[in-house]
Amino acid sequence: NNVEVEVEDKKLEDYDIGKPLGRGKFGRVYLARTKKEHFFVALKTLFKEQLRKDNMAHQLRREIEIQFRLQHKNILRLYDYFDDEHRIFLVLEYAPRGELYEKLKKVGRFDDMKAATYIRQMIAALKFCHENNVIHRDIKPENILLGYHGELKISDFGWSVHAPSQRRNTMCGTIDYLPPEIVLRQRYDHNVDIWCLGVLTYEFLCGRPPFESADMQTTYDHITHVKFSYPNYVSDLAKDFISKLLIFKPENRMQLIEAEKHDWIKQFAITEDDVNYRCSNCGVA
Ligand SMILES: CC(=O)NC[C@@H]1CCN(c2c(Cl)cnc3[nH]c(-c4cn(C)nc4C)nc23)C1
Repeated sequence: NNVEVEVEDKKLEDYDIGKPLGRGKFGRVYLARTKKEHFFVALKTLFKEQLRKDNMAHQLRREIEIQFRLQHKNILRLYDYFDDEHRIFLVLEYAPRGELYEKLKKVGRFDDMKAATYIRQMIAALKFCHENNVIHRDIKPENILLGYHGELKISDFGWSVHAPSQRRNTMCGTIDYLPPEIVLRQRYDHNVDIWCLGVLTYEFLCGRPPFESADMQTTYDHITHVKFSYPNYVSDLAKDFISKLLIFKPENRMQLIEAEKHDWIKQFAITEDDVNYRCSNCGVA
């Protein structure tokens, strides 16, 4: 006899909707809670009409299939999705400590310990993406959220693709993070994320991205000539780490398995077991 497994499909009435958390690119995000389990989520609403107009339906489908499949502690989970007549709803993991971008703007720049601790988690997330043949392509502080313990969560897979690929959609937002091969519209692979890791590390330590300038053309030129300099407060180890990522030829960039063993990470990044060890020692935990 066939046992009917009743998998209850979640729908809007299963949630209490709370305050707006902010706007993603194509809709608003609300804090929400499941009525039954009182489980907090971030409910991202996207308007079908808007998606159709901006020809972004295929991009959303890719975001859903990628984020639904990639389950890692440093990648914001997509738990579920459903739709009604006018809207599509993504049930995302709620990151209680908000956007990393806000933290960076508030303090200006991070010291080696803070920056290396975040970059070590970013390396873990990117390694996992690349092992699953996914390139994120849009690594920047705006797309990073912070979990309950301040752990890093990359979100917004709207631009991620299966490697290797050729970008089709026009870019929106900043070009500061674009690697030369995308600026020059060449074929590219997972090494685009390695370049972005370099740009992200620089921005964590300096409070601004390395190629930033007043106008786009100058930024383009700085990127394609890898033209940037370090403020004098950047440590030698950090400079060595960044300069092995911001390399023009993708195949010459340091790979993630080398990056996680680099002295800058080894010396400055705090790992979970460091935290547990310290807590167990201070007698509080
Ligand atoms: C990185 C990103 O995707 N930002 C766009 C959306 C805005 C809120 N989104 C959240 C998403 Cl998708 C998930 N969790 C979040 N937590 C917060 C948040 C928490 N605090 C205290 N403040 C905020 C803000 N926001 C979210 C994502």
